[in-house]
Amino acid sequence: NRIQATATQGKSKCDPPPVPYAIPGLGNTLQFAYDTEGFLAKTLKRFGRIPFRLLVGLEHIYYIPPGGAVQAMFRHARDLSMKPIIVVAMRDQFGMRPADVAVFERDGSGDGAKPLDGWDHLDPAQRVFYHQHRDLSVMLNGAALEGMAARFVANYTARLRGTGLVPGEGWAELPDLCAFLRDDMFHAACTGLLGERFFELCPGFARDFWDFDSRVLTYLRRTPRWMAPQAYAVRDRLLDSVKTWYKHARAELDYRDPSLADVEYEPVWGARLMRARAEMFDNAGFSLDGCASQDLGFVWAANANAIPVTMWVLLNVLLSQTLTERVMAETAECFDQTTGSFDVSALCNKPVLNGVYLEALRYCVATSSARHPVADDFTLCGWKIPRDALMLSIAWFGGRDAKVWNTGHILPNGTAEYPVETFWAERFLEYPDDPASGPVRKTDEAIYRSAPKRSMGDDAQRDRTAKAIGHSPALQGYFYPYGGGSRICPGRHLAKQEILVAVAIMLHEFEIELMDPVSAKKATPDPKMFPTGAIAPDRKLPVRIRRRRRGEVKG
Ligand code: HEM
Repeated sequence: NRIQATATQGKSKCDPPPVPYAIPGLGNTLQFAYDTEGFLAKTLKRFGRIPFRLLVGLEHIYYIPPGGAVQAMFRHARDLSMKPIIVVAMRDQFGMRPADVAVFERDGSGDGAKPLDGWDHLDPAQRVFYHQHRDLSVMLNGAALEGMAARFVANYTARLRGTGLVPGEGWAELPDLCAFLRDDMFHAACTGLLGERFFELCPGFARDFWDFDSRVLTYLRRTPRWMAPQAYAVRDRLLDSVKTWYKHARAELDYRDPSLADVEYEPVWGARLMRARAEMFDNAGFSLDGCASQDLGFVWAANANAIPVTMWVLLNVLLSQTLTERVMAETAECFDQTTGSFDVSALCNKPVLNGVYLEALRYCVATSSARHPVADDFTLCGWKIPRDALMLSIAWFGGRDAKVWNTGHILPNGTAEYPVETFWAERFLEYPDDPASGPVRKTDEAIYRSAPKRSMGDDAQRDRTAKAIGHSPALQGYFYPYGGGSRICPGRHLAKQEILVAVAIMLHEFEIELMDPVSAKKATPDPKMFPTGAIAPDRKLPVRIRRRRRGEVKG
């Protein structure tokens, strides 16, 4: 009742209510840091749709719940900044040194083309947020995006065809499907971004990268170096590797060379985006160490989410024989026998594969969107949020709001067929002949009580009538794995293409059998990794695998 009363007052500009805690000095710190998922789920249930305030360390965090509040946060881009959170990520996660952090600190001009009020005086070269934002939006879209996706297809196919882990003929046993997928995808994606010399220069990078990724919470909790020497040693090695690549690229090729202006990719710097970033970092005054922290951050953003999402798509396709056949059938239509490769844009329109991809995002993504008000009198849906305070929202909870999502038919015992905590490959698919289909829960409960209304016909025929619905007004504020507003993930189109292509290539190159399907079915996102982004399965997935003969799958 007290919360309800506060909510009403909220309409007249009230402070978001605090979340009670037992020990005054500690506030909500321990629960937030060590039981983030359980604690936030419980607190969201208690506070409903209103923002609430946590005391973590000595700072307040304003948690923004799914629904209208998140939508409002994404809409208010001009009044909200990501600067403080970027500084924290650069310093704590990517080991940026104080002199380079200062380059970020001195830029308060915002990320729009026009500097924020009072910031016209800043040297345009030092507008690092604006330049980064612009370069990422331009160079992860359009022709540059097409080139990156095509390179990924070529690189990933070549890696799988050349892998020594699966012999020419016959079955091989692999201890973990995720590791197999992860290593080649990472190699293919990084080569497409950083150029084909990268792994020659930095042979240990992939191994160190996933070790680093598994320790992200150690860095973000600001664990002292003496308590986690290995975690920091791994990070140091990664930063050294990126510096080695930088030094080599600088020595080999001048990024200002006018003949490179329209070249989307060359082997030394890799994608044009990497040259643009190097130039921008130099102009702004970052040191070589600073460049390395920035680009380690970029490589992490580009892989640490996309690859776990791919694991969930592939696992769930493999868990069902029918689904494997349906995905094989629709992807075969996108396979060009003459080039031996996939048509990426055709793949991106295939409903079943898209539906599984969207469900994987909903199911495993726990990315954070963080913003800070840049004005003194900022309000969000009537709630006062102080200047510079941290507003935080984690995509996971909107994706698991049982009031919003379709959970399938109601079983005779009264429970939902596919609760939000489970992976339902067809959740996002809308079939014209099935009113109970589609991702959004409909108000008329009777729809879910009656037997499925499906016309007869084979799966492939029926799938052609389906649509994968990733955007709908009812999902706004509940489905935001890529964040939202003007700071929405700039790599989302590339991510989708890589994920769909990787699954299609795996299925067409290999026959894969899960060796312990019972255990594989029980896999869940590893709770220890919450909320570090897309979360990989909590267990190893041993498989038997063998190459398909060329021409076995017809296009
Ligand atoms: C499934 C895969 C991915 C997910 C779930 C994801 C999610 C996100 C989210 C939630 C944000 C923050 C947005 C916000 O605050 O509202 C973000 C930012 C970012 N993402 Fe992604 N991302 C993915 C893949 C990628 C890829 C493939 C790239 C690059 C090739 C990329 C590059 C970035 C960058 C550079 C930022 C920071 C942008 C900025 O500073 O404004 N992401 N991503």
